[in-house]
Amino acid sequence: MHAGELVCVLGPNGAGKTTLVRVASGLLEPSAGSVELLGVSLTDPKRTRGDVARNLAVVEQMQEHALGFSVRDVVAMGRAPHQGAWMRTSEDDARVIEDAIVRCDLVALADRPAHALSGGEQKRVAIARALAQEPKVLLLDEPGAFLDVRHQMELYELLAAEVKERGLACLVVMHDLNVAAQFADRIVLMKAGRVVAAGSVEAVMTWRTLKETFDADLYCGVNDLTGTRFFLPMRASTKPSGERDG
Ligand SMILES: Nc1ncnc2c1ncn2[C@@H]1O[C@H](COP(=O)(O)OP(=O)(O)OP(=O)(O)O)[C@@H](O)[C@H]1O
Repeated sequence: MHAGELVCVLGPNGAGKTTLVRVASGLLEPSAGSVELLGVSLTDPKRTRGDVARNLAVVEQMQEHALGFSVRDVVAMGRAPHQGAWMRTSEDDARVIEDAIVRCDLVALADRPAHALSGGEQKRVAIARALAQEPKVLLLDEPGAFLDVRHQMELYELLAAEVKERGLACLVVMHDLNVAAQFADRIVLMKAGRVVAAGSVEAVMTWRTLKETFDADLYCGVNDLTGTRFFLPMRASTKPSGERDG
């Protein structure tokens, strides 16, 4: 992944997308190969947990916030890697925390207990905590799951802005082909633990490659308003007569 790049990883259930995120974030050891963060291996003895946490944030698929913490408390936890042993919140920390709360549309919820929020709201809290971490690399596993359509689009607008304005390197595992086609700088398609194809939306999100990846027939069109590709699933009885790209 490169700075200033939004990479969307797509593939059928069980393809290995979550495994990829867990390996890339150091939660799982790779059976082969290695993971480098800013040019240094994650397993390099010189690396400390704090050093990794200052540069890499992960939003996992399932979010359950511990009892007894408000939304603001949880978002503030994202600052921990930047704080000294006394964990004192500096003015800069407070500004970053409030900024993440605003950017994730959590102002009205900031004093509520985080564990008692809806699934989508808890997801936004986890994303705000990851942003408060001010990482250089952000990995998100299905961040749009549980989000309503407005919050889903706002989330991807926010990620795209972080990528462009702050040079974040962002990898998102997702299932929504249409959202991926609108936001991704690079698409990675996975199947059975392997990368089937990787490249631009135009190069990778074709009828043939998507059929090979998902074993599903999709109508592939181009949105007149935006010029971006869109995809409609078709019933098995609707036999495609051939390539339908664009
Ligand atoms: N802890 C584990 N131990 C053994 N096998 C696992 C473990 N976690 C996942 N797997 C297997 O590895 C494969 C890839 O799983 P993974 O969760 O990475 O898929 P995914 O692409 O994220 O799927 P989904 O879209 O359903 O979330 C699956 O066959 C899964 O059953």
